[in-house]
Amino acid sequence: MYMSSLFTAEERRFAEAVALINTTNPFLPERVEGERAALGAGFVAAGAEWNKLPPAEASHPNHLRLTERAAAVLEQVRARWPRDGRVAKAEATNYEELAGFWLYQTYALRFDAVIRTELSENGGAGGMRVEFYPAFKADVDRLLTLPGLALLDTQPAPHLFACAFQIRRAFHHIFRSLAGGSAPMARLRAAIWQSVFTHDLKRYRRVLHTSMGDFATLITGPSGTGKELVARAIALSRYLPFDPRRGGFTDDFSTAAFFPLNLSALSPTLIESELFGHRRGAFTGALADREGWMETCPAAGSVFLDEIGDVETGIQVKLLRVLQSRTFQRLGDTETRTFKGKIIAATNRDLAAEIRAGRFREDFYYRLCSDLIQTPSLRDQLDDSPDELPVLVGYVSTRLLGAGEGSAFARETVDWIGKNLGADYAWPGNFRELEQCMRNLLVRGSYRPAALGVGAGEDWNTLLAGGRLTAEEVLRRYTRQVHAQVGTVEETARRLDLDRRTVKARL
Ligand SMILES: Nc1ncnc2c1ncn2[C@@H]1O[C@H](COP(=O)(O)OP(=O)(O)OP(=O)(O)O)[C@@H](O)[C@H]1O
Repeated sequence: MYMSSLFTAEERRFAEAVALINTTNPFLPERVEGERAALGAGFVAAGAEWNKLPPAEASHPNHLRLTERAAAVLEQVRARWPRDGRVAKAEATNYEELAGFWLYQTYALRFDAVIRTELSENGGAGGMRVEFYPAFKADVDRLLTLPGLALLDTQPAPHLFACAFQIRRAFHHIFRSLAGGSAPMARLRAAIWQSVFTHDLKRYRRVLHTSMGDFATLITGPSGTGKELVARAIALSRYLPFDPRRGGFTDDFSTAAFFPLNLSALSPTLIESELFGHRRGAFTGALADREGWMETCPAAGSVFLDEIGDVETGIQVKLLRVLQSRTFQRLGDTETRTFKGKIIAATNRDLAAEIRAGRFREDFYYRLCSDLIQTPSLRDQLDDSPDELPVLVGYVSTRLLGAGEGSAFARETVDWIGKNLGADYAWPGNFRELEQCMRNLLVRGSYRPAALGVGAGEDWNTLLAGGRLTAEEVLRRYTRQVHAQVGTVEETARRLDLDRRTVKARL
């Protein structure tokens, strides 16, 4: 018989609640409920909303309380630990979960400092020494070197360190680069988190951390809703192994890991050359051999294919090959090369319709969509939570003007929008339009919402009847009006019988 008195009933309840917290998506309300369950009467409600995080420099009082309690329980349980290691598996697992939680919380703020320094001073150049690894390793040895534990889920210290660092980076990139606290935005953050760690963090830590690059991610959503930000957040949150001998992470973790390419802006030859590289003489102007991004991108990096719905079928076939076998060739070359990174793609097109119309290959679509993320429109966010407007305006305002001046300008902006556009304004250009509106207000003191075809106080019909618009203005306004109605560049182009580039230019 195994001993079963390692934990008191109260300690076991606490450990089980912490185990749930460890695996709950931090961007879902369940996470805070887990904290409430673990702390009981000690839970601090203020500032514990699931869609808000404390500033980087501080931990929420609940986290501090949970960490303190975890330390105390770990201490007690270790004192009772049997020398022969005969411990019931469930109890050993509870102990490991508590230890994992304590380690993560204890080092979280130090990881945050590394992220800030690395991003601001080093531009993410990687290889930076992390001075506190020896302390982390000593804590891992102290907590997890117990008879009977090695048989369980216990993982080596460098891997635990790498996972904790990855979780902090994911927090940083997912939370801080995307503004907004509405339920649709919270769902988006939760979906990004899942895209990075899957829904099962334990399995991820055991095996999947090295193979997430094999899963392509497809981001869909209307124009201006932050699809590129989502792609960047996923790319910059990937697993980076820690090398204990060097005392640093093996790869870059900032800009160098993200290779974006807008497929609608380039000709097919240029796209191929940018992605796959070329051999000298492969086409006019190919003066020297060139490495493409598929080749440059390291294993921990991601190539972002923006506007994937616009790419012609010949390139779709080549990309399909990359997704299926990770192989490609430079233009004009026969040598087969290997892609090591991850593919992230985005589009605002309706790909199902594109497949029906024969413009998008079905086999390519199915390789792309193993992980699908949808970005919500600004209107959906405001419908869910009208109080979001001041929050988002405040975010943009601070970025434009800094904290002090920014808050005054934010108030003026919210007032102006209320009076001139109204609470129901559709925001057809989404977040990008909000940014544009605010820049206009800053420079000119007013904003003309082009998509409606009217400026504040002006009526499109009056302008037309009075013959006050140039032909180009009529076309531009009409294009924007149709775009506001149909939502995508492609559909607008179809309705107006124009090519996409002309529509884009008018928008
Ligand atoms: N949730 C958000 N938080 C902060 N900024 C945002 C958010 N959503 C969009 N933005 C900003 O709006 C602008 C457009 O974002 P982005 O280019 O990522 O959109 P997109 O969906 O990729 O658009 P498109 O389909 O036209 O390429 C950028 O300046 C971006 O920083």
